[in-house]
Amino acid sequence: MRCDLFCSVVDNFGDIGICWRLARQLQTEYQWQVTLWVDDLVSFQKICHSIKPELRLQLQQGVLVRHWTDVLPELSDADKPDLVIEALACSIPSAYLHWMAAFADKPLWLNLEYLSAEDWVHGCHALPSPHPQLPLQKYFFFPGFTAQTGGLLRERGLIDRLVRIAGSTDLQQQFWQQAGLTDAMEYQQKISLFAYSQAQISPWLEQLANGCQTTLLLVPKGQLATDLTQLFSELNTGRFDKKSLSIRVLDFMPQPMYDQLLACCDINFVRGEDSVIRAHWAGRVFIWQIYRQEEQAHLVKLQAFLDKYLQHAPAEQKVCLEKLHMAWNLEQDISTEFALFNKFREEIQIHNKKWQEYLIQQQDLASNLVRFAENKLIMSRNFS
Ligand SMILES: Cc1cn([C@H]2C[C@H](O)[C@@H](COP(=O)(O)OP(=O)(O)O[C@H]3O[C@@H](C)[C@H](O)[C@@H](O)[C@H]3O)O2)c(=O)[nH]c1=O
Repeated sequence: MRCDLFCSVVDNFGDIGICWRLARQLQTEYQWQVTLWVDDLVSFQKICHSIKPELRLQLQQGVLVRHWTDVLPELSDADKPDLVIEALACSIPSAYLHWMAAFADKPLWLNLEYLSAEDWVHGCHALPSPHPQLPLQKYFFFPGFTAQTGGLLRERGLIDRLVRIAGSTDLQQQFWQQAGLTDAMEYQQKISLFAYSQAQISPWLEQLANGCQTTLLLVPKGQLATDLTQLFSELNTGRFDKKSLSIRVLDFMPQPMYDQLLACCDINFVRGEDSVIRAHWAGRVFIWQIYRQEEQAHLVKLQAFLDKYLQHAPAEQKVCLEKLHMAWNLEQDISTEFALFNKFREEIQIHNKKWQEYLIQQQDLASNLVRFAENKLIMSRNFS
């Protein structure tokens, strides 16, 4: 199978994060030949350090990466893929669509949508949509948390690898060494903090500084790290210490290493669409800041997620997690909610394990996508 996967980096790292993960999985687990078209190689390089932004074409971990610019390369019949994936609301160039439409045996065209826990997704997943002018039709493919959706990205063997790390001090020590955080094991709790801006973060940091446990707080470079540097100028050096709290600013890690970080931390603050799912697989407790949308549409999506995630959680934990998530997403002070969350941490961890077990009973996104594509292609070839 040959697949062209189109990715436009709108902002942040979710678009490329998801596409890169999917591309590698299709290649390594299904031996598909994947060409990943990406319009921003500089962002890509942050999560895959070997990317060379100046190259038009490069092979990375078995995936052909093509810099997607306004000028389309010459395409011949030999370049025809079996499947074209238009990821996360990007638009395939019209010249490319005309090229696809000219084949008698047309490639299958999928629109990989954004993640949502809302129930309307069930009715839209896998629906066809004819192109208004060209003899082409695309299918909507929705990721999601239920068996009526396309599922979630989850590589083969991932959970076992993460469970091994989470259960082994030796592996954790190795990870911290590799990450250049040689003193990490000395801290009683480690928190990864990947979030958008947080206007009222100071009281919570103060709470951690005055806590009876020592805390290592790890913040990747970006807006939040810049905001924290405004609060604590010492962070310019990459480190700020106050009583029980030590804050470190980290360079972005390659994706597999970020997975390990999540498995080695006690609490993970995650954001957007991809890191939140990685936090699920890492099995530690997490707090999610959803990507903001106009007219607060994201809060509806957040509530839909919380409803599913907490459906079988004990009432007190449900209230605690809902309040904490709402406060964090509204950029309010979370210190009261966080104190309660810490009190329930073990129980929440147990609940998360059950939620994870429910999710891993379902097929993952790549296998659903492969099955869907193969069935559709077999059907269309039998009929033509
Ligand atoms: C912090 C860190 C992240 N990552 C990866 C994990 C993810 O693949 C990616 C971050 O993506 P997300 O978690 O989705 O958060 P994000 O905020 O960067 O991306 C967002 O982009 C918007 C355009 C989308 O619409 C949002 O839904 C969202 O996906 O970066 C690393 O590989 N190394 C790191 O050190």
